[in-house]
Amino acid sequence: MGVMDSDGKQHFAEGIVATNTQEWVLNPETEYRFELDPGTSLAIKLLRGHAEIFGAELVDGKTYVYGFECKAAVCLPVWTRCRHRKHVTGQPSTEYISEETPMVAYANVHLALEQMRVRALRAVHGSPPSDDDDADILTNPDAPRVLVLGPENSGKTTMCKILTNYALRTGQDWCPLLVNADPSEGGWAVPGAISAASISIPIQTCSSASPLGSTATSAPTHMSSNALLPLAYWYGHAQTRRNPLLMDRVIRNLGENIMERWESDTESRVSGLIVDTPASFAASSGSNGDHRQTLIKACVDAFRINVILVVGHEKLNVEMQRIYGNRMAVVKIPKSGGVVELDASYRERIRKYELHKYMYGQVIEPPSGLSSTVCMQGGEQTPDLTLALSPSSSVISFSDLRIYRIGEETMAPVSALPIGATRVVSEMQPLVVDPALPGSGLYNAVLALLAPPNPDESERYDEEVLDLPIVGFTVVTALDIPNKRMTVLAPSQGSLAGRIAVVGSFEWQE
Ligand SMILES: Nc1ncnc2c1ncn2[C@@H]1O[C@H](COP(=O)(O)OP(=O)(O)OP(=O)(O)O)[C@@H](O)[C@H]1O
Repeated sequence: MGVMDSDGKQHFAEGIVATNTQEWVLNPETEYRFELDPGTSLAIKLLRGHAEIFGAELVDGKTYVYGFECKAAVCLPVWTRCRHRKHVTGQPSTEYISEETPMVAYANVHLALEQMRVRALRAVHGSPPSDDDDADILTNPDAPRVLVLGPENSGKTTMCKILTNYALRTGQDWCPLLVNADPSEGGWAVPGAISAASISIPIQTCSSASPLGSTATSAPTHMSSNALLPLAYWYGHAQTRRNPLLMDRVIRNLGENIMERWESDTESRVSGLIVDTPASFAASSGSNGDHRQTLIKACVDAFRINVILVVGHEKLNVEMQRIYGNRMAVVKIPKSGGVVELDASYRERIRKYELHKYMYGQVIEPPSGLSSTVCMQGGEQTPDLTLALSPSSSVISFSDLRIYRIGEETMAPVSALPIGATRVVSEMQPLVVDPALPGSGLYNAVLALLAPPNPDESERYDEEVLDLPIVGFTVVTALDIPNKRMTVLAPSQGSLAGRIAVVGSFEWQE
C-alpha cells in the first residue's frame, strides 16, 4: 500500500500494493464523503494531521476498512486549523469533498451540553458555582437529557453519534447513555428492539449494520474491547404506528430502568443521555399524526428530557417550541448536506445485515490488494474470517420455549367473529402462540428472548411479558409439526428451555 511521507515521497509498506488508491488533502471545515455500493469496501489511512468520522478520531497511520454499504464522511475536528492528508484505497460509488458542513453548529451544541454536564457534576460534589453560571442553571443544574427529532434522512442518528463521541473526547470520563428509540434500526440489538447503552469509548462507523458500534451480545466476540452491554426492550415492528400503545409502554419501561440504574450511578447520571428517535415522530401527516405526539411525550417523560434538538425541520421546531419551549430548551439544528437519502430497499437490506451481524458477526473484506492483518474494522483489528461464522443451530421441543405475540394482529378479523361479539383482546395483550398450528407465523420469525419473569408468583401479572427486558434473540429456521420440534439459530449455544420469547413482524432471510 502506498504511503506518502511528510516530504511527499511515495513508500510501500509491508510489500503490499493496492490498486485504486487515491490521496486526498482536507482543509478545515470541509469533509470527504463516501457512499459504498453492496459488496464493495474502502480503506482509509490518515497520513498526516487529525481527522474524525462522525466525532470518532482516526488514529494516524492505521488503516480502517468500511463496508456493507457504509455512507460516511471524514472531516477535520472543528477545533483543528491545519490541513491533513489521507490515503484512500477502494472504489466508493460516490465520493467528493464538501465545503459545507454543519460541524460548527454541532460543536456549539456539544459545548452547551458539556457546560450542563460540568455544572451537574459540580452540583453533585457540592462545589460552588462559577461566575459564568446563569440563574436558570443555578436553580436547575441538570445533566443534559437530549431528545433528537427530525424527518427521515435528516441525520438524526449521525448527530446523536457525533454529540456522544464529542462528550467522550473532553477527557472528563463521561459515559453518556445513547438511546435508540427507533425500532426500525437495530442499534445494538436487532431491528424491532429499542435499546440504550452507556458509551465510554468512541462509536466507530464502519458498516451500515452497526451504526452505533458493536455489542457484547452479538457473535463473534472479536470486538470485545469495544463491546457494549445494551439494555433492550422488544417492540417487534419497524413502524411505530403498528402498535403505538406497545411502543409507548416499551419507551416508558426503558426510561424507568435507566432512571433506576442512575439512582446508584452518579457518574452515568451526570453524563446525561441522548435519544435518537424514529422519523415518524416528525411526520405530522397521515395516520402518524395521531400517535406521534403521544410518543414524543412518552420519551420526554420517560427520559426526563430537558433539551430537544430538531434537525432540519422548521415546522416541527415551531411545534416543539410551542409545546415544550416553556420548560426546556428547544433548538433547531441544520441538516448536513451529506446525509444520504436512504430508500426502502436499502433499509430492507440494512435490516438483513443487522440480523446477520447478530448471528454471524461481521467481517469487512478489505479492498483487493490489502491484507486484513493491516486493517482495522470498527476501531479493532479486522478479525479472521473463519472466526466469525459461529452461530449455533439446535433442535428444541415446542414446549421448551413459551412464545408470545402481542396484541390484536394475532386475532381473527372482526368479520370472522360471531355476530354481536366484540373483541376482548387488547393491543397490549400477550397471547401464547402455538407452533403446532398452521399459520403460526413462526417459520423464519425473529424471536426476542426475555429475562425470566418474577419468581414470586404473587407478584406476577397478565402483561408482565411487555415489561421484561431482552436477553438475546433467536430465529426459527424450521418447524417439524408432527414431532413437535423446531430448529432455532442463535449466536451461541445455550439452553433455551423454560425461556419466554416474543415474536414480532421481522423475518430472517438467508
Ligand atoms: N456528512 C455525511 N456524509 C456522508 N454520509 C452521511 C453524512 N451524514 C450522514 N450520512 C449518512 O447518511 C445516512 C442517513 O443518516 P442518518 O442515519 O444519520 O439519518 P437519520 O435521520 O437518522 O435517518 P432515519 O430516516 O433512518 O431516521 C447514514 O448512512 C449516514 O451514515
